[in-house]
Amino acid sequence: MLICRDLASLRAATASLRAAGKRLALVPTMGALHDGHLALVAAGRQAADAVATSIFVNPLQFNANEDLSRYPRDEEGDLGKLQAAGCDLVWMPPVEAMYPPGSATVIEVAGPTAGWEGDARPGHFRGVATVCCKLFLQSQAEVAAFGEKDWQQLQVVTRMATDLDIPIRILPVPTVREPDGLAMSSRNRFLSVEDRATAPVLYRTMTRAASEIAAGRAVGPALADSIEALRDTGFAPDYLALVEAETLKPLTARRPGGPMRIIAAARLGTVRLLDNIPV
Ligand SMILES: Nc1ncnc2c1ncn2[C@@H]1O[C@H](COP(=O)(O)OP(=O)(O)OP(=O)(O)O)[C@@H](O)[C@H]1O
Ligand SMILES: CC(C)(CO)[C@@H](O)C(=O)[O-]
Ligand code: BAL
Repeated sequence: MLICRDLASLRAATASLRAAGKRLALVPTMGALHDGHLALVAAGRQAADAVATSIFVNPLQFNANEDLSRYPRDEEGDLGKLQAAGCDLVWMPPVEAMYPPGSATVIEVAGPTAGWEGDARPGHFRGVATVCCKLFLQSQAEVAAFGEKDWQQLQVVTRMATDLDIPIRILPVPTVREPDGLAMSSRNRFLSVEDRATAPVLYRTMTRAASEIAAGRAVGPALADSIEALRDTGFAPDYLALVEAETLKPLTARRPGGPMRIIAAARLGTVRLLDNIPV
């Protein structure tokens, strides 16, 4: 497994893959890898001939009040897991290589950035879109795998690649869950023992709301009851909503045609949990 820490060596490595006729899949991550990330690597291996994983904790997507400095890092553990998963190349640039002094260009996506995480984390999607655009251009991968766990991010990145005519296919990968239903996330490690026991209630509550709505219950009361149930269990919900799957526009009634999603964000102690499921 090749490890590249500067752009020149990444370009040399991807050029030799292309020269050998190999198609490259990219898996963008911020490290502290778990089985959710490894599912993206497996999906990348299925979709292409070689897989590159990027590990970069992107300062541009954290705002001033957020957890950049305490974001979990585990370089040694990550490299061991990637090697075992059959990853071919790891791109782990230092911040100065990604954003050299004088960097002044950002990518601003409208549409699916509106609301939800866009409201909760001002500037977040500008940082995500900018770094993903750079990663796509740096790697010149043909496929990039993204987890459905970050549903709004997946829609934003797909929109950006389409709008900028970047020749890359965005490959959505289903959310990997713990046996009790909790979506895997690097931040789960910060849950207290008690909060970890409560955490799966988020998925259970969303699942119940989804089946009620699918069975014809009015959307408003189903969502309101779910938010109340989360509060009663000790969550501080930011939102729990029914949306159009691709645009993230809120729905107050079932959509006659086209996919719908329940999306939610809720704090438990200091940890903000995100999840979403289809309806
Ligand atoms: N449980 C999961 N199942 C599938 N994909 C996942 C899962 N968790 C993360 N991913 C995907 O892995 C990629 C990298 O995500 P990231 O490094 O932010 O991990 P994370 O566990 O989501 O961390 P965080 O705690 O910051 O949310 C993203 O495309 C994300 O959607
Ligand atoms: C896509 C990503 C790697 C961009 O920094 C990040 O937002 C993440 O880990 O989901
Ligand atoms: N998983 C999305 C990246 C972030 O929380 O900043």
